[in-house]
Amino acid sequence: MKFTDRIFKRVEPIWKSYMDHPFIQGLGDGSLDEEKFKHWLKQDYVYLIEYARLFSIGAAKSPDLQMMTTYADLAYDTLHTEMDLHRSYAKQFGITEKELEQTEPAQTTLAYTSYMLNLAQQGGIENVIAAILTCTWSYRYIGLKLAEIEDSKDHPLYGEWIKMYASQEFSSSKEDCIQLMNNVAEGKTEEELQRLEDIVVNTSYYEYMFWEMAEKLETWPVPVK
Ligand SMILES: Cc1ncc(C[n+]2csc(CCO)c2C)c(N)n1
Repeated sequence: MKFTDRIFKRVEPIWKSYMDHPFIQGLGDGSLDEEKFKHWLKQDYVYLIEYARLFSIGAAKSPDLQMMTTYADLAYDTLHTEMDLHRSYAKQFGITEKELEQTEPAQTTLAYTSYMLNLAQQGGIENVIAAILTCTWSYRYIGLKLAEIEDSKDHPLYGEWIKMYASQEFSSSKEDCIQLMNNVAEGKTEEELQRLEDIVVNTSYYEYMFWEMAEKLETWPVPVK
């Protein structure tokens, strides 16, 4: 059994719960409140900036050229393809790129990105890929499931979101990440594998919290700005 098969077994119940989350259900049936989507969009934009940094740390820590190229390509895809989707949605909502970029991260956004960046900076390349895996893989999982819902891809607002995350392009990002995870898992002790698996479980919880943050329009408890 591949290491990622074992990981999937452990995180599947958490990922399944995403599909019952009101934010995801609203994306799928088109009933999602625009304010909630805008909140997700802005928070996700600043999240993706840190995420691209994570891929860049992966490139810097790569032991060979092939791995370095994969990480650099993933950073490129995030900064261009994925963030272009966000910029185009922002334009539709009259949100400027500067506004997007200057979004103050909510507590969940900051906690999630800080957790991943801390792991990536303190450890080796295995920490980087373990921190990244849930993000790319779970969006593909959600995208495919939402695409199965009749007419979901034709929704005037959320259709593009579903098409993007269900796309072939994102499938190859996911496959690259799965392969990177299985490559670095080779030769690791059971204790080391457990620790990596726990990172994927924690980021799976953070993904749930990110949906919850958008659904509840979460910001800091005492706004001072
Ligand atoms: C909170 C959050 N988690 C996951 C993704 C999805 N995602 C981030 S990077 C990447 C692969 C290459 O761009 C994918 C699919 C997101 N947007 N926001």
